[in-house]
Amino acid sequence: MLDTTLINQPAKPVIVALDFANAESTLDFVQQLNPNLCQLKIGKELFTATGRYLVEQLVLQGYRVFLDLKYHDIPNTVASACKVAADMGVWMVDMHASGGRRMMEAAAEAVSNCSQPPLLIAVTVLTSMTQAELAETGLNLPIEEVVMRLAELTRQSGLDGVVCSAQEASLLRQQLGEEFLLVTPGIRLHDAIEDDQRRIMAPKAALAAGSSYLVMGRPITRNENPAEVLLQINNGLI
Ligand SMILES: O=c1ccn([C@@H]2O[C@H](COP(=O)(O)O)[C@@H](O)[C@H]2O)c(=O)[nH]1
Repeated sequence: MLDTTLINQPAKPVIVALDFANAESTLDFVQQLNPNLCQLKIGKELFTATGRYLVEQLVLQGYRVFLDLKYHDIPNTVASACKVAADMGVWMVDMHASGGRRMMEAAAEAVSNCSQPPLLIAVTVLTSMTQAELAETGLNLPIEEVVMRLAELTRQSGLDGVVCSAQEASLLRQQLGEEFLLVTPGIRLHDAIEDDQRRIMAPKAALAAGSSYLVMGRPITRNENPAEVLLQINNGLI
């Protein structure tokens, strides 16, 4: 049964990345949370394992769900996929900005007539990437410049925001204004535990730099008390 009391509550700063292998362990974990604490993200691993079933379960529980499948394909394919995502009731969907203007415009057009269009955002440069790794792909420009160019292209294409590192948030906030969403993974409670992330920042600093939403997986899902960490972030303590 859809919990309609939660639908009009303002979104919280954290989007918890549910990087689990199956529905059972995900639902076990989610029992420790509630939709007033955070939003949820379903990415490639969990979606591949569970498909739309789990997305719809979590939407029915009253959660805003970010479907993080990072679409990157020809315009028609991405637009059609975004429409299906909208039908599932997701709150946010993403694609790679490097798919280009026509791809992003087609996606925006495809969801524009939906009764509840999801927020559409585009990944700039993955937060796991370093300057040297970006250069290996043939892009010999400073990361901030690539992120800025892709963010500007995303805005011009009619999307709601970008995925970037919090390290680029203050620059993008200055250039792109207050309304444009900056969704920032690579958030770490302690500098020493970066895992595979490379462009990281702490929650409080990221929000101060202009992040709209913090995407946090392991620092929450591997914590002994996930709800307590979320409360501390919501109260501006960490
Ligand atoms: O540039 C990006 C884009 C997406 N992600 C996703 O965010 C989470 C981060 O998880 P952590 O455990 O907090 O590192 C994960 O689901 C990624 O797929 C990203 O990290 N960087």
